[in-house]
Amino acid sequence: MAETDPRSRRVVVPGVRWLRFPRRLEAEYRDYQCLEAVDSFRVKAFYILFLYMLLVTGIYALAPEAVLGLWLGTYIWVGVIVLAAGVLAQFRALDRYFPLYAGFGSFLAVTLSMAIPGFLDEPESVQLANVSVIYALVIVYAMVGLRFPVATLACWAGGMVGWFIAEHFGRGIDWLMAHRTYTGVSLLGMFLCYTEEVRGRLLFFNQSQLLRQQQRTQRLAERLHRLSREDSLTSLANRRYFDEALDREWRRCQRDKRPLAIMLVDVDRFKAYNDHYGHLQGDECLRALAEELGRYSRRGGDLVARFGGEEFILLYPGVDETEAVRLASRLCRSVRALGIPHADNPTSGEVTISVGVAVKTPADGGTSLQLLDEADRALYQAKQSGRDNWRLYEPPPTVRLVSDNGNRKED
Ligand SMILES: Nc1nc2c(ncn2[C@@H]2O[C@H](COP(=O)(O)OP(=O)(O)OP(=O)(O)O)[C@@H](O)[C@H]2O)c(=O)[nH]1
Repeated sequence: MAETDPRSRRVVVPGVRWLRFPRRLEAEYRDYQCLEAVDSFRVKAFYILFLYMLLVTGIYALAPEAVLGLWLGTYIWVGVIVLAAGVLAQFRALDRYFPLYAGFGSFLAVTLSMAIPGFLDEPESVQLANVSVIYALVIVYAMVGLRFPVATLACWAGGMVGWFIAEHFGRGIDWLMAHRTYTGVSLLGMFLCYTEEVRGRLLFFNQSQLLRQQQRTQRLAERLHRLSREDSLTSLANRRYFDEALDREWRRCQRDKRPLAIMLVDVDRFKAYNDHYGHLQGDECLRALAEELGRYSRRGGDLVARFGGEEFILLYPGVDETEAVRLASRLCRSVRALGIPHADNPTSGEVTISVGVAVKTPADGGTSLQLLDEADRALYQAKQSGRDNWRLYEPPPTVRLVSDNGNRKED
């Protein structure tokens, strides 16, 4: 509703009528406007030059021969100014100086156009020269792309200096004619330039609001996405993210014919820890362990996640059994080295972990669920054999059975 109600613009878009946004937005607008203007001037400069060529051709056809030299000699300079501005506009490094050189060029062009009539005698020539003033003003206000204050300053200052030159070095200025052309077209040009800038500012404001809204939405979406993958207590990846990663890495290792290792980590006697120190301290302990385990993600593809409760899981694509048991052993030692007191852990008096390790090469068959199951069995064995250690899952040995009729079967 607010956007469609024109009365609300005054509130929603502060400073548009006065051509001045609040400070930060104003700075952004000026940069944006400058780049837009110079971008379009890169092409327009040559179009303006073309228009000037038309004017010069007209002058050549109509001007009395006696003053032809003065005419062409002067207008060549206007052409040179436009050409110079067009060439400068091709250099991107000079983009931010566009208002400066285009404004100064406009000032010079208006000065020259305004001064010429003061050096001519014939009424026809004077009229023709005043037409060129109109040309210059229309181009500066409507085509160069200067902001309203810059265009206004360039045109009025150029007019004043041109008038000064004509008065002091030429025959003076026909004021009636000057008002009909210079003053009238200046006021019209200012009006057009002002309304164009208001329109441009509204457009810019709406675009920047839209962009800010988009950025906010994007940030929110990224945050939600991160939260949906993160465990809130430990900030490690959560179970859902782990399941996706396991599936992805399983298929990747299958394609690359590489092994995939996982380690299931369980905190020893954590119920007793909670009972003794309280649940909040238990949370603290899980956070400390998570931080330590997090250091064991070394390469892209490695993942450390909270599997649930006091269980963590580590995923290592491309890691074989030798490397996996080496990592598991280091993991147990690192947790022990943390030295978190656990009064009800009879073996060490400190928090320890048990680790179940399983390694499979997906290209040899099986599923990722089997891999998980094997890690779980290995963890069970680690617990059974006294905790604070690791076990690698070993498939049960193949037993050869011989049936009554003498055929061999494999189990
Ligand atoms: N503080 C805290 N405790 C948790 C959290 N999640 C699970 N637990 C506790 O972890 C304990 C796990 O206990 P059990 O599964 O019996 O195992 P355990 O006592 O560690 O014994 P073993 O695994 O056999 O060494 C339970 O008491 C849970 O309440 C949690 O987020 N914070």
